[in-house]
Amino acid sequence: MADTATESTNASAATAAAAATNWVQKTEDQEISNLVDSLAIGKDKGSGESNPEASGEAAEPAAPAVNGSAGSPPSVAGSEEIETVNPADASLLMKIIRKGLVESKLDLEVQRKDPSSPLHSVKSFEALHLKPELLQGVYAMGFNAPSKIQETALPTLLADPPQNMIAQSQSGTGKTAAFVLAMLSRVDPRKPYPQVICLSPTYELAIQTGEVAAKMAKFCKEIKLRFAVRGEELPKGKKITDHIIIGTPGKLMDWGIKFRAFDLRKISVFVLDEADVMIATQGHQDQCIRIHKQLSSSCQMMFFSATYEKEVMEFAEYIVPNPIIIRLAREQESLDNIKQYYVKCKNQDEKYQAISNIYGVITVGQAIIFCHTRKTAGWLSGKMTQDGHSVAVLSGELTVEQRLAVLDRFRAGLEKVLITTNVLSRGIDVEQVTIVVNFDLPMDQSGRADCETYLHRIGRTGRFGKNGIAINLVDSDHSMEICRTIEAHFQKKIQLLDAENSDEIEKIGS
Ligand SMILES: Nc1ncnc2c1ncn2[C@@H]1O[C@H](COP(=O)(O)OP(=O)(O)OP(=O)(O)O)[C@@H](O)[C@H]1O
Repeated sequence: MADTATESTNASAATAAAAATNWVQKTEDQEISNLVDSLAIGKDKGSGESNPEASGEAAEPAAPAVNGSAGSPPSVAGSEEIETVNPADASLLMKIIRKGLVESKLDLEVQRKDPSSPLHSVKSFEALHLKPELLQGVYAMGFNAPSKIQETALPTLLADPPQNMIAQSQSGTGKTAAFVLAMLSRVDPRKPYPQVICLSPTYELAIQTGEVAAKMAKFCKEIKLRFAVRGEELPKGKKITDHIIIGTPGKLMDWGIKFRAFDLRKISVFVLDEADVMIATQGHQDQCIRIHKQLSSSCQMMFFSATYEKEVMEFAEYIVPNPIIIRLAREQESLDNIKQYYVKCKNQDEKYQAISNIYGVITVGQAIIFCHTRKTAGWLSGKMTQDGHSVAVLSGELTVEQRLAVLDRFRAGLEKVLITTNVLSRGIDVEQVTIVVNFDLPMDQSGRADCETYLHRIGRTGRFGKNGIAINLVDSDHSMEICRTIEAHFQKKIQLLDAENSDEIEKIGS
């Protein structure tokens, strides 16, 4: 009897505890969703993953189809939708295709919330007084001197007492290397538990960061790294003894909060990488906030982003109290060396004819042609191939590996023409591209001119400042209006291209 009574007391205590936990959980959920709402993050990004742990395959919001045409190939699912860039895929692609550090001529901007905190910069890795094995690892990676952002970020990230940091600079400027170095130097390998966690938006991005960490820690054999990503499982009740965990928010939340496989309060460094991609990925910001809530107030927070939009900064300021903020503005593309034209066409077939004519008059190096939809891209590549051109197609249905293969071939000059959708709106710095054709003019989801995308497609930075040609194919009043809006926005003439000025083009193109 007594046993039964105890059991039932235990059972009702357990029910009460469960109810209380549910209640706490509900309140927390509410609190977090209110916070997420008030930060207005993750709204209308059009890039959410349905499964937050998924690899970030392109999620394409429904949009009205454009450019249907007679004689087009049968529609593949999703091929008539305007393709959008998936930030996680774009970021991964950039990381992989980049050959080395992206240098910038612009000045670093530093903002200190606490003016009493020390700030200095270094010109060498020795000046950071790293552990010798770590310094050896840095040199073994071929880094001779800190990059511009590292010069200022590293002394702050390594300072004692630890300083919180928000750092923003474009992809390729050395952010990952900076925080990985800080993570490795903060670990005490004698303590057999996680001390550092690094959150990345996707499986692939986490693996990329882990690879950098493993390379840099090559001579620090006693430091143990672990990935918290899909496919990695923990035996029930297992406690993690590795020092650094790099993973996606969902998995890290499971391990840290649900399974209590490590103690989040013992984390001394919290890194949030690719924050702009993170908040563009549905569900991730709440998970980051949940993890963040469990950390101790002495935990050093490091927050990195390639962009500096309002939502990113609001999220940053929530996650990172009293930060030092460093910013390296992006070198802006310009249209200065670009001759811009438009060609009037009646329909898609005439647009194709225009491209054929352009090929007739220009000695083209390599060309990129932008279309709105996969369907148009597929149709165009079929026609061009039939006419004997060697063309490559890069669109949203390809995996990241396939995209890389296409880009590699194009860079190697194996194909002269790359036909793509918006999956490639920025950042492919192929020096030999002399001509960019907008088969469809860039517009946003509401059909308005998308001037920023136009600039990213056509413009060049100082590094690739050679002459170029942009040709816009205009086949309706609406696309003419977009063309005019773009012209007015940049205050750069977009000339009509017809038989009369084709000679001029020939001169530029050769
Ligand atoms: N100090 C350095 N000297 C030489 N190369 C460096 C240095 N720091 C980083 N690199 C190299 O430059 C490239 C870009 O660095 P890193 O990945 O750290 O930049 P990032 O700003 O984090 O870019 P992303 O946002 O895409 O991750 C990498 O190939 C890296 O190995």
